[in-house]
Amino acid sequence: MAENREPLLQVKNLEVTFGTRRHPFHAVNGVSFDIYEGETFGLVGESGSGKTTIGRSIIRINPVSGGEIRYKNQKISGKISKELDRRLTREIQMIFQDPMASLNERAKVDYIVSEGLYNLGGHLSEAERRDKVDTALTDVGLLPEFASRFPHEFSGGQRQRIGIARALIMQPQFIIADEPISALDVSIRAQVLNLLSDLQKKRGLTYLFIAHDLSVVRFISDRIAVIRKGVLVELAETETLFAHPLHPYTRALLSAIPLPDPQAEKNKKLLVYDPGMHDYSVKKPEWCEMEPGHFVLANEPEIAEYKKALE
Ligand SMILES: Nc1ncnc2c1ncn2[C@@H]1O[C@H](COP(=O)(O)OP(=O)(O)OP(=O)(O)O)[C@@H](O)[C@H]1O
Repeated sequence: MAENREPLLQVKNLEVTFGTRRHPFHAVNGVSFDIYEGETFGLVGESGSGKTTIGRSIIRINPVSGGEIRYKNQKISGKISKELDRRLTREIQMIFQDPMASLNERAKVDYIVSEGLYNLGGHLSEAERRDKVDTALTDVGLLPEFASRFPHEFSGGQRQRIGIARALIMQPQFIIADEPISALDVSIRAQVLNLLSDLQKKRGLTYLFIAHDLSVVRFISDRIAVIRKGVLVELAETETLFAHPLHPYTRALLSAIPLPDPQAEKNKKLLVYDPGMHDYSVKKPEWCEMEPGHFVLANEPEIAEYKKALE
């Protein structure tokens, strides 16, 4: 069970604030979760809820305003050494939503896929580099000869495969897939999901899978966190979340019922259910030892109601 393992990635009380000091905008507000090696952790919420911001904070594009992010038990938010930075550049990769926008139109696939290797420095002969590109393209189901073509010569699904090859060539351990299929034709979405799933099995990858649609993450995730307006409102194993969605927002995402008022999230506590012990506890919302279990943000009357639902 995951409880006995060290988390690969820990997000603790993460806060990301944009805007000015006088007019701050809290895009991420005290979010905590752990991701274990080999799992797929789904992060779900409607547009603007802060999902991409969390992903970008993990790859250190967005500055973190509060809390911390740890990878392999080492702090990676804030100032880090050059050596750690190089290691993270290799080990943590991101796959982006829009394969039309995320590939450089003027570069050949060969360059696009191996660009990260140039950035890492170190010596690699031309033959070695070509060999790595061929392997990465083959691994995502593309032909090695595609290396000499330009992105516009490919379909959306093929372009997303190029994006995946670009991440894979770095031999990452942790991949953030930010809405990797939402810009694709419905007919090819399953193929790309299956590819990600197969790659995970073959390479022992760990995924943070971001989506606005619960049905997409259901297929691929072991656990799912639901985020609303920068606040994590529920976290549970996938089957549990679908069988017993507790938070009104989770239920709203699962059906077409009206969304609850986000102001109502204030002053709530975290009800934590441990399925192993079949036991409950109530913690402060910023509590961050997010081991597997079922978490839901709740006020006192809801706590009683949710406890009943869990029984
Ligand atoms: N660099 C930035 N400067 C100012 N505001 C930002 C910045 N990046 C994101 N935001 C704001 O933070 C909020 C969260 O954005 P984010 O992109 O993380 O949401 P999301 O859940 O990923 O939504 P989407 O699926 O639409 O990308 C949004 O209101 C967005 O406008």
